[in-house]
Formats: sequence, structure tokens, C-alpha cells
Amino acid sequence: MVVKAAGLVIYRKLAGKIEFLLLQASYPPYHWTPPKGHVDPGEDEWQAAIRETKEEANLNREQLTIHEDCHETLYYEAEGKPKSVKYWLALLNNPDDVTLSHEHQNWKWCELEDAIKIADYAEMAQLFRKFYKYLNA
Ligand SMILES: Nc1ncnc2c1ncn2[C@H]1C[C@H](O)[C@@H](COP(=O)(O)OP(=O)(O)OP(=O)(O)O)O1
Ligand SMILES: [Mg+2]
Repeated sequence: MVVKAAGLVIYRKLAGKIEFLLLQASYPPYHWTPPKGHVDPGEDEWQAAIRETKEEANLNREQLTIHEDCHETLYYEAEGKPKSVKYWLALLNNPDDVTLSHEHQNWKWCELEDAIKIADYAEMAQLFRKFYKYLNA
């Protein structure tokens, strides 16, 4: 069975430049991803994406404008099990502060090429490019 997760690719616009939010795991391999996590029983992916964003970055639904029509699902293997992660694109309305939970040790706002570099997975890179295109279309 596929383990389902979901999250939000949060971006802000600073001086006309788009920056994506990445969080670094506080456990090996200390990987960087947007806020996301497992879908709980009774939840759908949309609800999980919003809940995890609140838990992991302390950003509320009200601080965000979610592009409901811009989403992508990644499939990969995590701890030997197939996993899916559905991401929606979301604008952080104001340059509010991020607060981390114990699951992450750092965060960073990254322009496209930097986001691709630190996220470090091919499918994640494609996702960033697709979402960036959506914003510049
Ligand atoms: N896009 C990806 N493609 C391939 N492997 C990935 C990708 N993202 C993360 N991984 C790797 C890093 C870890 O070794 C492992 C699990 O990471 P991840 O899916 O981020 O789950 P997680 O258990 O750290 O957090 P979460 O509870 O938020 O889903 O998979
Ligand atoms: Mg998580």
C-alpha cells in the first residue's frame, strides 16, 4: 500500500522575485522539503497539507492563498515503502515569520535554482519548475 502524504509549496514575492520555502529535517539525511506530512485517518490530502503547514511552519490557512488548480503528486520510496506526496502551490500573503517544530532544524527562502539545488531530488526539481512556470505564465 502507498503511504500518502501532502503539503504546500509556499512561495513569497520579494522585490518581484519568487522565493520558495524549504524546511530542513532535524534527522538524517537532513533533507529539505516544503512543509508536508502524512495524511491522518479521516483526513484528505487537502486537509493534511493545510494541517502540516500549520504544524511545521506555523503558517495558517488565512495567511495563504492556495492555488487550487496548481498541484502535483510525487511518488518515491521512503524507508522501503512506496509513498505519494501531493503538493499544492500557495502564496504567503505577507512576509510573515516562519516558526519550526522539532521535526525541522532550519528553513530557507530560495529562488528557483537554489530550491532545486537544496531539494536535491529530480522529481522535486520538475515540480518546482512546473510551479514556477505556472506563476510566470
Ligand atoms: N522527492 C523525493 N524523492 C526521493 N526521495 C525523497 C524525496 N523527498 C524525500 N526523500 C527521501 C528523504 C528520506 O530519506 C526519505 C523520507 O523523507 P520524506 O518523504 O521527506 O519523509 P519524512 O518522514 O522525513 O517526513 P514527513 O513525515 O513530512 O513525510 O525519503
Ligand atoms: Mg513533515
